[in-house]
Amino acid sequence: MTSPRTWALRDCTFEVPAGRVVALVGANGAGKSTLLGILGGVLAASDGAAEVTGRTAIVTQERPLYRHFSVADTLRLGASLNREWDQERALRWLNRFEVPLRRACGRLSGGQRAQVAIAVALGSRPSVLLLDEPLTNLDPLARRDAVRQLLTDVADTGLTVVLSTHLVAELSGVADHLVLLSRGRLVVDGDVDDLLAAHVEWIGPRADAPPAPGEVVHAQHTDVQSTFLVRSLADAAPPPPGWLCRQVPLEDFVLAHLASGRNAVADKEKAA
Ligand SMILES: Nc1ncnc2c1ncn2[C@@H]1O[C@H](COP(=O)(O)OP(=O)(O)OP(=O)(O)O)[C@@H](O)[C@H]1O
Repeated sequence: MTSPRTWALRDCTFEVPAGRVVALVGANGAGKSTLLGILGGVLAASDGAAEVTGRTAIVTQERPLYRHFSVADTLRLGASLNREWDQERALRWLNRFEVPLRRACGRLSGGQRAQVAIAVALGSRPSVLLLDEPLTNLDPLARRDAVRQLLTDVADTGLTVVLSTHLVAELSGVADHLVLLSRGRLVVDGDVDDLLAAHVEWIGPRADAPPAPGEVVHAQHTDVQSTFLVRSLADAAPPPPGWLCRQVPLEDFVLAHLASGRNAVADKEKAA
């Protein structure tokens, strides 16, 4: 929350089972960093509460590192500040991404600084790793490797990862739980497979409504074609002529919900 009049987060209640990779998605200013800060214990909620089982480690967008400390010194600092410390795990991460241990943090690239911050976070042996867009600065190959390595950690150690990201095209096969915020409100929360199974996308000739029942989450029209994302629990009937009914890809699902969340919250604010 930012002031009694401006809420950074509200109506935001959800639960995530341990050992999942949670994608936290939302437009700029949606409240992702605020939520991660509260979960990580670096921000106090002025109302409501967050409960996390086990220790958290948070990697923020700022990645505060001492400029004059070498990477190795930074790990030594991590070891002295944390009650539990896994030096081998931190070193493994840095070696994997060829981060020079003797170089001062102030002379590292943005991506390398992100890797140091992640290594320190992993060294502290968290149960829940909170990542506030730290992968954005990594090159595509390093990003893919980092994600794969994190998924291995999730499988091997039961680590839970909450990852805030704008890279929705890269979520498929990574996130198994989705939390979507719009202007500080929770608009989607659930298991990715369940969410996708409960929606279909209708594509067909320009129309005001889809050709089958269901709650329209988002509609998009050109002069000749309409696309509807529909929440539908019924088995889809065979599509009428000219219509295509398909399972929606995760990226399209997220983008449609972002757009509909923006419209719904704007309507709510107008009505208030
Ligand atoms: N220190 C602060 N003081 C006042 N308002 C703030 C502060 N930090 C964030 N906010 C406001 O709180 C809201 C949520 O911000 P937050 O940083 O959590 O969003 P975000 O989803 O992480 O955005 P982004 O994708 O741009 O990083 C925004 O309206 C923002 O302007």
